[in-house]
Amino acid sequence: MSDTPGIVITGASGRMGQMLIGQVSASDRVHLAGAVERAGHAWVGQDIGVAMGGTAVGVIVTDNAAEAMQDAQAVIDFTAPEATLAFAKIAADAGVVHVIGTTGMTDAQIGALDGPAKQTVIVRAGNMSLGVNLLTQLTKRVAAALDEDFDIEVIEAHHNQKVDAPSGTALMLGEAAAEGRGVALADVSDRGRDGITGARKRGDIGFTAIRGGDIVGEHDVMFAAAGERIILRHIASDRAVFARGAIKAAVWGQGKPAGAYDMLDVLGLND
Ligand SMILES: NC(=O)C1=CN([C@@H]2O[C@H](COP(=O)(O)OP(=O)(O)OC[C@H]3O[C@@H](n4cnc5c(N)ncnc54)[C@H](O)[C@@H]3O)[C@@H](O)[C@H]2O)C=CC1
Ligand SMILES: O=C(O)C1=N[C@H](C(=O)O)C[C@H](O)C1
Repeated sequence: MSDTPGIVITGASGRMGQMLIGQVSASDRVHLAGAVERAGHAWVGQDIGVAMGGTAVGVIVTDNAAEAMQDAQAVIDFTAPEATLAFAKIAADAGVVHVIGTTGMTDAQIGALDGPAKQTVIVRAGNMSLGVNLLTQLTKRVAAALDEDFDIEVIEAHHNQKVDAPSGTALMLGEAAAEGRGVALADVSDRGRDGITGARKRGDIGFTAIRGGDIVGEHDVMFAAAGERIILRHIASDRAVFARGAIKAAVWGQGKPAGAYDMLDVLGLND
């Protein structure tokens, strides 16, 4: 058995699940220790390599997450909010690092991770790419440098199967902009304009979500004033950027004290 950290992938058949299986299997820093899908899924009981259309790799897809995590060092979880909460308890009991990419969690659901984070390392981020995490820091700086003459708008675009809006990344960027301005995002957030909305409120941070085709993930932060605009942009054209970040987080978390971390901690970008 390899002496690199063993990684369990939840939501193994999903867009990110399959990308992660491929990236973990190809990595020399980690090895694939398990693959989890929801009960009743057609892949449960099959070798993950075969289920993905290739050759057997010796890892059978299971719906028993506790069993899968028993001999692993980390679980990488890009699934859905309720599933992620359940996996957090299981990962905490097993003492494995829990890397959470799942978005669309409510504040209450995020708060419910506090308990598991007392027992194990949780790294959670709405976007695991280096580029977006750097962009959050740039957004904070630009927002701090400009006053409310500049209207801040966050515009995101994703594929037509995405179920949550605004995206987790858009919310990270909105939080960064609000932090730069020294305000709470909850007090200035303007989401879902429709109908006679009235003029834009000074100081608001607006969000717009585009859904279409196979767009992987695109985010603009616009600072618009009379006579000029600044636009900070990130385009993800390959889900591998998210998978690479998640694997980095799983390795980084080994031996760290229990607690809640994000990708800025992993990438050393916290200021
Ligand atoms: N933080 C980041 O960098 C990124 C986050 N995401 C987020 O990751 C999540 C998943 O995205 P996709 O892969 O595109 O979705 P998807 O719908 O393709 O995959 C989700 C998978 O989770 C599985 N699942 C759901 N409940 C489960 C349970 N109880 N047990 C085991 N498996 C379960 C589903 O069967 C499915 O295979 C979304 O919340 C998305 O926004 C996606 C890309 C990057
Ligand atoms: O659902 C996706 O696909 C993505 N989700 C994340 C988000 O909500 O920001 C990250 C990335 O943009 C892709």
